[in-house]
Amino acid sequence: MKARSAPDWQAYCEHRFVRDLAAGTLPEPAFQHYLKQDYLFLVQFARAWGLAVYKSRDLSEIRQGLDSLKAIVDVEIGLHVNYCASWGIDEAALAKLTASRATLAYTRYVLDAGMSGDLLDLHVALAPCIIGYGEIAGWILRQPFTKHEGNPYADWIAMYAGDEYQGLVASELEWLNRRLAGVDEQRMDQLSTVFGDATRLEADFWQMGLDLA
Ligand SMILES: Cc1ncc(CN)c(N)n1
Repeated sequence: MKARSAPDWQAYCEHRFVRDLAAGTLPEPAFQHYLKQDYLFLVQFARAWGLAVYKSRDLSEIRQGLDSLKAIVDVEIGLHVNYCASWGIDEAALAKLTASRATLAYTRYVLDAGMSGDLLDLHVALAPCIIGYGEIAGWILRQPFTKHEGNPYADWIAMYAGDEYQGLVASELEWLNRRLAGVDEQRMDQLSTVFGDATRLEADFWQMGLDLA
């Protein structure tokens, strides 16, 4: 699916927002805007994993959805809350933020893919989010222009490059590759469209941070 969406995948993973974040030159208002919107995004994505639990057919799928839901609620959102607290924004203020169009478009797209389709549709719609950030963190660590010492975004990079997040990526990849091995060409086309749409919505999310839109 990544190969079928190659230009969009690259535009997402190597977006200027990512490059500037890696170099530590991303303007703080762009990161703040992104991170506040990402808080709203993660709340909706926690719901999407709740939907994955509902759409599960057996206990192992329920556990997988539950683990991902807990990772968002216990780990990922925690990073956002800590960054925002350091800027004087508490959780109550975060919950009152207005969602940007990019946030609404992406989160509602994924929830709709899951509600109108089955568990595989939902996982494919979530894949650019989970797998993409895992790849992006690895890519950042390998770039010669990445600022490792004194980068204001080091905590963000460390979380997505860390073992806990990379472990989630590996188990998601394993599950997806196993399920996709059994689908026919027509279904693969359908799913690739969902994957490509979600990838482009991810790139729009970075752009929203740069545009402060
Ligand atoms: C928009 C977006 N995409 C992906 C992730 C990583 N789970 C995130 N936190 N935010």
